[in-house]
Amino acid sequence: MSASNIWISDLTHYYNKKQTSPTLDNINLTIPKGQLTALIGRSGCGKSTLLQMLAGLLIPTEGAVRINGHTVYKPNAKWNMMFQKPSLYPWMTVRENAALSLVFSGTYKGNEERVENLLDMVGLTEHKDKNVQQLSGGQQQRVALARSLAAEPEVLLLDEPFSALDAFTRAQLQTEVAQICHDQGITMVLVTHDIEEAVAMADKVVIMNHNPGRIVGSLEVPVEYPRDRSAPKFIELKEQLFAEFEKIDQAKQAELEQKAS
Ligand SMILES: Nc1ncnc2c1ncn2[C@@H]1O[C@H](COP(=O)(O)OP(=O)(O)OP(=O)(O)O)[C@@H](O)[C@H]1O
Repeated sequence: MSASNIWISDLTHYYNKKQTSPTLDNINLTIPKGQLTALIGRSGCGKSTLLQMLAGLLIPTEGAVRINGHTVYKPNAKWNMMFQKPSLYPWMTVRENAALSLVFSGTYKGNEERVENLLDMVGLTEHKDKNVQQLSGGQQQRVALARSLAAEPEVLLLDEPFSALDAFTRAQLQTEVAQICHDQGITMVLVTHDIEEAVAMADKVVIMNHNPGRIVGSLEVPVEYPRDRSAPKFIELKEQLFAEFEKIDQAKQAELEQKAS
């Protein structure tokens, strides 16, 4: 499977003409093939807006997103999105849900084994014939992951996909998804509020600021998978990211106070 490079160049976005400052302001970012980049920032800084632009669901007012050199202007089956809620078909079984993209593209016949293998890979071997409503939230998110992987995506866009799960399931899925997607060479972008999640999963964490939404910092996470969260390096990186985040936040607060006075 060939992964994709993503280029975001001079991207600015206004949701409407009355806005005094843009939702996203002059975003420039390159996301390398087969790597996971996390976008982290306070609520409202434009993370989901940017992700929707990578998915081709929203077109920027200025600038562009390019994937493998092609400008993104509409959704593509090779660029898959995973949301907080897995949006499965409740009347179907686990297998049927996982096979959906292949059924829709008319390629399920002959690829049944791929779906079986993916369900094994995400730990759903015993649940394949169950109705998805019989599964827990974490298991449903695993079905959504298998469904995404069945389409052999080049890019996987993750919008806070684990935030509705309990802490234990969340940590387990963070580790597994990062590992599985790396093994398959998929380029990933993760939107999160969670510093630990970013350090657990990402090769690079990009920090965004709000009003206007800008990239204001970044941190490389040069740690092998699976990552040991109790390792000194992991804790150090988490603290470093937290400190960077706090510094940026305080500067923003001071700027807002100065504007108000
Ligand atoms: N469809 C829309 N029309 C107008 N404004 C919007 C729309 N969607 C989002 N916004 C605004 O754009 C800004 C950025 O929203 P966005 O959802 O991208 O932020 P976010 O960083 O993902 O936030 P959160 O972490 O809370 O999900 C917010 O001020 C939001 O109110």
